[in-house]
Amino acid sequence: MVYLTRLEHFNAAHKLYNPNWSKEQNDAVFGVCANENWHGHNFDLYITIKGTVDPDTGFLMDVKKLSKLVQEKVIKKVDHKNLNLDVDFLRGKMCSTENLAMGIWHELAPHLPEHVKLHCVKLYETQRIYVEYFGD
Ligand SMILES: Nc1nc2c(c(=O)[nH]1)N=C([C@H](O)[C@H](O)COP(=O)(O)OP(=O)(O)OP(=O)(O)O)CN2
Repeated sequence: MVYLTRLEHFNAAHKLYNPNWSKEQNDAVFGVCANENWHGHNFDLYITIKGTVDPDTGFLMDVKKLSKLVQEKVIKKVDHKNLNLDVDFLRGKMCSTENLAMGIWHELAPHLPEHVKLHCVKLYETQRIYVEYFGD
């Protein structure tokens, strides 16, 4: 088994806001990330796939093709977008890094070639905050 990782990048705006709560409760739980405080992040997205190497190419998968797939299925949907308002796979969910990483997994996994499995979605929201998701 070999693991291959591709780093992609996007930036997006969001706020942490639960519409079922009062302004005060949102403030208390989410602090500066809540209510009218829209803000942006430069996200780094590490996509790791796993499988066996094709002896003819030496590749698990051509990483340029992996990058194109991630661009098409994920980056196009989130880059320069408002995560709370614009992204279909986050609709009705809180725009946390956890939910974003899980959403990205479900957007991408069904589109990988059959011989390749998604191993990890690692998403940095800031240099100091990241989430790793390994599937259900
Ligand atoms: N479990 C989670 N906790 C928090 C999340 C999250 O997605 N999951 N997100 C946030 C905010 O989005 C917040 O904007 C994080 O950014 P920031 O405060 O800039 O983060 P840093 O800790 O890296 O920056 P400092 O300058 O060190 O505070 C909050 N919590």
